[in-house]
Amino acid sequence: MIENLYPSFGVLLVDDEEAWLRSLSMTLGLSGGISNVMRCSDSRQVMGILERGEIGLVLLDLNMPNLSGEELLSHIVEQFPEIPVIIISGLNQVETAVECMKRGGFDFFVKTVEEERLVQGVQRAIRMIELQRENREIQSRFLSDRLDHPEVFADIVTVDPAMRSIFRYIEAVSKSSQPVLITGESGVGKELVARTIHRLSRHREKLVSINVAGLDDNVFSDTLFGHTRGAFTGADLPRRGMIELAADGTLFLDEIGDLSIPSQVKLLRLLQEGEYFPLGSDLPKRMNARVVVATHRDLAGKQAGGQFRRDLYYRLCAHHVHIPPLRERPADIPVLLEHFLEQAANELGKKKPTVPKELPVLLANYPFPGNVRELRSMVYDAMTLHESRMLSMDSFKRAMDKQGFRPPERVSPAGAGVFVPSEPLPPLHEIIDLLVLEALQRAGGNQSIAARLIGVSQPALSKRLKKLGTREDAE
Ligand SMILES: Nc1ncnc2c1ncn2[C@@H]1O[C@H](COP(=O)(O)OP(=O)(O)OP(=O)(O)O)[C@@H](O)[C@H]1O
Repeated sequence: MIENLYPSFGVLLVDDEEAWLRSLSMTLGLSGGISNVMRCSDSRQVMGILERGEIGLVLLDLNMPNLSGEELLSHIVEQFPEIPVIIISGLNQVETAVECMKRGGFDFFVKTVEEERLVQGVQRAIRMIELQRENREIQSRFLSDRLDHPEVFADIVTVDPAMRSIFRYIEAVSKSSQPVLITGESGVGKELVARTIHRLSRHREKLVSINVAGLDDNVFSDTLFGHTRGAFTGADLPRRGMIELAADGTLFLDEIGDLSIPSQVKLLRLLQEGEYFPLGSDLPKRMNARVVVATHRDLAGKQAGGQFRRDLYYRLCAHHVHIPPLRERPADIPVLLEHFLEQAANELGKKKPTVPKELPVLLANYPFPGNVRELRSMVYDAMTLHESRMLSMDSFKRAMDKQGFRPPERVSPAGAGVFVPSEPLPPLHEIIDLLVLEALQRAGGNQSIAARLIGVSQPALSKRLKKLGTREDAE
């Protein structure tokens, strides 16, 4: 197994005392989970190491022969301003350390200080660097509109530009070790997105999902942290918690908006310290998994109302993916309809039916309170009952009826209000061209769906498009 190094960039420790370097790198690994550490005992070699581009953070002792820490700091600040430097000084050098801070040092610690504070300082610096790097990555992706791994998103069927932006954001934050919060109404595809984040991350080993809604605090702790034998009455055997089972993978906590306040406190501590205690144990264990959480609740509102801890909310939303409801991405409806029809036909061993041209229009008018899950189950219900060549709209109408939805009397793509009475009517060919282009846009460029939306055959639509192209060329 290849070791999953944390963080993704190197942390360089510089000191002439080999023994101290060894002890510090062990402490960073054991208490801070920081494993991507390099050591250098000759200050003259540091600039050469930084040239190689693997280092993101430097811990620098002030007191060294040859090139002193102070001199080295000036070189690093000048040539590698993006690399923060944490100064480690002796008790008698505090004034020099303060001077170093003025010259661009990121933080400073006295060498004899308790190790815990030093480890926390390094963790803080790592978190800041990660967020800065991710912000840069997000900016560059938004400008370029490119996906490095389009294949990972294949399960998420969409033609919506907002969803494409979400994909780019997901790619940008996928390598981070910070938590990701996924929000959106029920059935929009939050779990699907969580799986995608997992596949893209460097925590690829395992995805462990837990629905935390309705878990009381004891069950939550036992599920996540596990217990030792005899931890409580009935604990006859030790149990490994889900954090341990997730190992280097992803821990997905669904319905996080329904977590009890005492469990929220425990989750916050886990995220802050990266450590937890199995019930009945005094020995802390380290969490190596990446945490992804999801909810259909309005967490900001819950936080304002005091039902969700503010500190946990801010900790969780460092990376926030919000998936819009299906009614806000209408172009996805016909594409998803096609996708689920194909899927259902394959699973049920039936031929894919012909879709009545009114169906996409009926669906486009429906608000889909249950989002994609609702559309999927409508299609599967219809396909289960389906027998003839043409798909019946009855089961769709029944499902909408159950939700209290009344379709408009006349379902027509060209509704009232298209023409302004005071203005002359446009020529027929212009109306047809506009209709064809609108359908094509709503179908995300898919000609067969566009043809169905306006009730013509695909060859007829394609002929029209060719004509349109020739006319535009001639103009
Ligand atoms: N864009 C999509 N493409 C294909 N299938 C989708 C898409 N979005 C959602 N689905 C499907 O819809 C169903 C519901 O998705 P999912 O369980 O991810 O929703 P959710 O937001 O997690 O719901 P809940 O809040 O109720 O847990 C699943 O069968 C999923 O595969």
